[in-house]
Amino acid sequence: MMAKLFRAVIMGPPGSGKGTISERIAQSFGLKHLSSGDFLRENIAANTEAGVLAKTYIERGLMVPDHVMTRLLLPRLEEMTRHSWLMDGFPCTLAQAKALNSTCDLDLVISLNIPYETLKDRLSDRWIHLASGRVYNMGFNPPRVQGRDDLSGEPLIQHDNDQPEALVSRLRHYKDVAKPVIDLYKSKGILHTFSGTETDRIWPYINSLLSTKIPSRPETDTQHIPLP
Ligand SMILES: Nc1nc2c(ncn2[C@@H]2O[C@H](COP(=O)(O)OP(=O)(O)OP(=O)(O)O)[C@@H](O)[C@H]2O)c(=O)[nH]1
Ligand SMILES: Nc1ccn([C@@H]2O[C@H](COP(=O)(O)O)[C@@H](O)[C@H]2O)c(=O)n1
Repeated sequence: MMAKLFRAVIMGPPGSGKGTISERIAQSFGLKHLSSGDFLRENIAANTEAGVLAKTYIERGLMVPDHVMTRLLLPRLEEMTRHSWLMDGFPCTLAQAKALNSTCDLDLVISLNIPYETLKDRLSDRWIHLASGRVYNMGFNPPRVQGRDDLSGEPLIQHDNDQPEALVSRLRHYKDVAKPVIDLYKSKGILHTFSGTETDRIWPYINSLLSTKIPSRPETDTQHIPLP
């Protein structure tokens, strides 16, 4: 008999550590880490119709409209019939959450609640490898060679909208759009909120929660894969 699939979402403001924690969950529990940001980047790189459209928003530091996100992501999630997954970065609006709801039943939603000052410090120190989406932080997880991606050796960049001037409006926007999504998942009884300033301190709580729901696995290979 096939084991029941586990489907989870991780939410949180920019810089809250969704990507970082998703990688740990993928590694410890074998869930596939599906990143909406990675998927957008792949579509942009492949010059798909949706990718070209999405690029015009991302370049201006704007959110990609709901209808583009749902058209891109839902068919891919529907194809994931054999794997448990953790979605990072989607849904981020109520319209996206309702659309996801009509596609599948989620088992769990993790919401990260991180103070503004912490987000500001982390993001102003975040360096990104644009092609892969791999992230570094000069204090927390620095690259092996300064300014270079560990795997490709290519240069790392910083986003203008990670700087404090842009962060205030991004966070305000996140709070506005995320509140009804959080309320929806709370009302379904699947929301688990974790607060703190350090990923390493939050992680044991997330690990314990997931251990009660999914068997952990000893392998060390990461399951961060692009959507099919
Ligand atoms: N100093 C410090 N940096 C951290 C910690 N956890 C994550 N980071 C860094 O903070 C930055 C943001 O983490 P991400 O995992 O990219 O956060 P995210 O929520 O996926 O961010 P978005 O993709 O913007 O939504 C990265 O540079 C991480 O390396 C931590 O506990 N301490
Ligand atoms: N639901 C979403 C998710 C992401 N975006 C856009 O993609 C950019 C990169 O996402 P990361 O998760 O890798 O930071 C993000 O800045 C948004 O512009 C989106 O619009 N909607």
